[in-house]
Order: sequence, then structure tokens, then C-alpha cells
Amino acid sequence: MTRDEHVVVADHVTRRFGAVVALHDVSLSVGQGELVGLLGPNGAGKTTLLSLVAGLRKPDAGTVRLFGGDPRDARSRLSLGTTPQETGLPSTLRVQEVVALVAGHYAAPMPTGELLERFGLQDLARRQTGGLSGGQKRRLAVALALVGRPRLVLLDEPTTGLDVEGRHVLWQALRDYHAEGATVLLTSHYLEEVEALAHRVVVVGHGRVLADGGLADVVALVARRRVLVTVPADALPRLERLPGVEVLEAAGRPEGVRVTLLAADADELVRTLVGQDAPFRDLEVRGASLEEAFLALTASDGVLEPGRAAAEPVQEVRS
Ligand SMILES: Nc1ncnc2c1ncn2[C@@H]1O[C@H](COP(=O)(O)OP(=O)(O)OP(=O)(O)O)[C@@H](O)[C@H]1O
Repeated sequence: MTRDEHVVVADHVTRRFGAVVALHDVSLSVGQGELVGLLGPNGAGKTTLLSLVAGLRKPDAGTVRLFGGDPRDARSRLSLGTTPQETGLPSTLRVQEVVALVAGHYAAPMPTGELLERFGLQDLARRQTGGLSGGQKRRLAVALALVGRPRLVLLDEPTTGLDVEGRHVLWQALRDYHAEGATVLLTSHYLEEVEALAHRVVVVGHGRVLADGGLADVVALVARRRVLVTVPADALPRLERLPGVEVLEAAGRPEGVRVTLLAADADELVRTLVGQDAPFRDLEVRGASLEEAFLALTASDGVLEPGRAAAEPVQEVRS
């Protein structure tokens, strides 16, 4: 794909807020028709990145291009639809009136009935927005991003505050819109959400792109398990040599060393320990939280790729 076919290009972008470096030397391109999930913990820099793409802020260094132009130029944003993390709706207007208000800005908007149906809001068309539940308001806010039939949709935490049903309706609406040819870039804290929607996942942490690749590869990278065992101190080096296993922590205790291991396949690890007749006790297996997976990705000791310096953290995991 040439740069011209990219809908979004961020090139060595840095953005600071006072002493906080929200984005550090981030490079990322999103091609026409991609559905990309930006996954990362609070404060990772996701919202900042979207705000640069939407032309709401300027980078301190590097460049951002939107449809080949400067996002701060209104002409570049003609085919952009976006819903920020928090939105306000005029509480005395009816749902259909809010849609009509937004539609008035576009030459060929999506018909109100069609839009509301996509988001399961058709029965609420005549309800004042002030009378909607939080989840219904959120669905309407996201629906409004699509009124102008944008070629690129930017969504910041689209399903925050939605119950399971609301989330599924919204996911389906986004999948359908993407299937019609749109490019979608969304942020999420939730691996589950990114798994449900995205084809490509970009993991962001501490203002950097930590991993970028196909869904299955990145999920395998972050969806690891923590295995805790207590072993005699002299058994620790053996654990450190196990393939596919990282030692996250080793704490000395009177009864031995309490070791926390991060493993892609916890069952396989336990089988290996038993097969090796390793003298372990107090076995615990826990899901590694996304937070822990991010910590592992950011660890300067190269937990995932020994030898790779922290200053160069991008994990290319495309298969
Ligand atoms: N307007 C601002 N003024 C000062 N600091 C800011 C501002 N906006 C963002 N930051 C800081 O920049 C860093 C990145 O924030 P950002 O909102 O981009 O993260 P995020 O990944 O979107 O987080 P969340 O998931 O919580 O929305 C954080 O440390 C945040 O406190």
C-alpha cells in the first residue's frame, strides 16, 4: 500500500502536555478499509492520538496526515466521523431531531430511520434525549458519527457504559458499516472488545506503540497466564530456562522462592514442571490482566523479546 492509499499516517509523532509525554515518537498508518483497535491502559496516549488524527490538537514533533492532508484543515475532515469519549446531547430535543440537526451538515446523509435502526434506536426516535438511559445516549452518540456516511470513523471507547446487549448492538452496527467499505479506528481498554471487532490491533502503552499486528498474533501476545509456584532457590535457574516462559518476579520466602511466571500456555508449563519432577508447591494459575500484559510488553528487561532494547519497543507481530 502506498502512502497515498493510507487514510491515516502518523509519522514520528511526539505530543507533550507540560512534563507529560503523551505520545513518544509514534509512527502508525491505517489503510483504506481497515478496522483497527487501539488497545491500551488508562493514560497510554490513545485519546491523544485520536485527537491528533481528528485535527483537534497539533503534534509537537512529527506529522499526521488524514486522507493525505493536514487534519487541521477542514477539507481533510470532510469524510471523517468521530465520537469522543464523552459527548453531550441537547436534552430537550428528540432523538430524530438530533439526528436531523447533524444530518443538515451533510450533502448526502444517511436517512434517520436507517441510522436509528442500525443502532437499535428506532423505537426511541420521538423520545427527548434527556429521557434516554446512559447506554441509549451512548449508542446515539456513536450513531451520530455515521450520519454523514464518513469514509473514516474514529471512536474513543465506543462502548463505555453499555450493557452486554447494547454493546453487541453497537458492535454489529460498526461491523456492518465497516463491511460497507469504511475504515474504522477505535480505542478500547478491553481485549474482549478489540477481539470482537478489530482485524488489526495496535497496543499502546506509555505513549508508544508496543505491538502492532493481526488480531490473533496480538491476542496471543497479551492473553497470557500467570503461574505462581514456590520452589527451592536452586531450582530457579531451571525455570528461567524454560522455553516460552518469562520469570516476572521471584521473591525469597522462608519456604523457598515464590516465582511468578508468565506463560503463553499455562497447561503446558504445568505439564513440563510435573514431567521434570520439579520440586514446586503452592501452584496458582491466574489470568494475566491486560495491565500485566502491558507491563510485560513495556518491561525494559525484554520480557517478550530478550535483547530488544526498551527504546525500540515495537513488536511487529504480523504473521
Ligand atoms: N489536556 C491535557 N493536559 C494534561 N495532560 C494530558 C492532557 N491530555 C492528556 N494528558 C496526559 O497525557 C497522557 C495520555 O493521555 P490520553 O488521554 O491520551 O490516554 P488514553 O490512553 O486515552 O487514556 P484513557 O484510556 O484513560 O482515556 C496521560 O498521562 C494524560 O494524563
